[in-house]
Amino acid sequence: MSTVSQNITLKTTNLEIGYAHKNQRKTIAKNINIEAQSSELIAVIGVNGIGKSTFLRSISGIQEPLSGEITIGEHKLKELNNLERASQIGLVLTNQPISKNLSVFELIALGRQPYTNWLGKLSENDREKIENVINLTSIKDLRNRKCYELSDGQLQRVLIARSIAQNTPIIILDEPTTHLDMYHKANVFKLLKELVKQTEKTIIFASHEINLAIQICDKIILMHPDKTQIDTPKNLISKGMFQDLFPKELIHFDEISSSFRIKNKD
Ligand SMILES: Nc1ncnc2c1ncn2[C@@H]1O[C@H](COP(=O)(O)OP(=O)(O)OP(=O)(O)O)[C@@H](O)[C@H]1O
Repeated sequence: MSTVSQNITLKTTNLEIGYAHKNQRKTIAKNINIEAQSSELIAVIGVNGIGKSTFLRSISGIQEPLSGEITIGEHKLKELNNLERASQIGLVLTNQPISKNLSVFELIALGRQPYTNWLGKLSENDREKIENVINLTSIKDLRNRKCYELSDGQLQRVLIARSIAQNTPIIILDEPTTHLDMYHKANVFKLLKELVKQTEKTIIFASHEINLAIQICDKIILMHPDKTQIDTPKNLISKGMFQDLFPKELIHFDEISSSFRIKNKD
């Protein structure tokens, strides 16, 4: 495999995602044609059950698409072996089992696994990279703590740090702000935004925080029942794409404030 350039792009061509059990085939979304560039923070938005996690698992290579193609830079995703994939895509899943007995440093060090020998021995270079990531994600004070001592918000930063330590051009996160309060949600969004700027990575994450995504993300992948599309928040707003995301009787999209509002009774 050739060296990956900084401008690596994740591209899907006529992608159809879903589930195939024996003879049964369940399509969750199809005709997905998206392109992601380096230095882009991209949120995947859509109602519960629309297929955000299925999409993220498919573009991560841990779930086979029903049809279509996923390309990482020059390479077809399906042609990469596990190690090659792990050097291209860092994945942070919600409720991923992690060993909370590890210290923060040790957990982040696991991100270096694609580069260490089979014993997992860290080189000087690995240690340096881990220290850089600890600085970058502002978790110096957590460095020697055990993971079971962390709050949800702190653990989320540590998991993001681990994915940065993996040093992949693409990072995929499934709902990284679940269980966080409003301040810590905004904090994680800001961290992700800073990381794409500083590291030129592509970060794609599923979120229900549409108002925050509109304010902070470079692009949004909007999953509708009949169409999945990618565009800047501004373009999606001007195309009226958020208007019919939810049933209208309770909440509506207010174009002036670029946010969803609860409808008052009268
Ligand atoms: N293993 C599976 N086999 C068959 N169908 C599944 C499987 N896992 C999920 N689904 C279905 O796929 C659809 C999409 O689920 P998915 O979890 O991707 O949606 P989501 O947008 O991430 O939802 P949420 O916002 O609630 O997390 C749902 O209808 C779900 O029931």
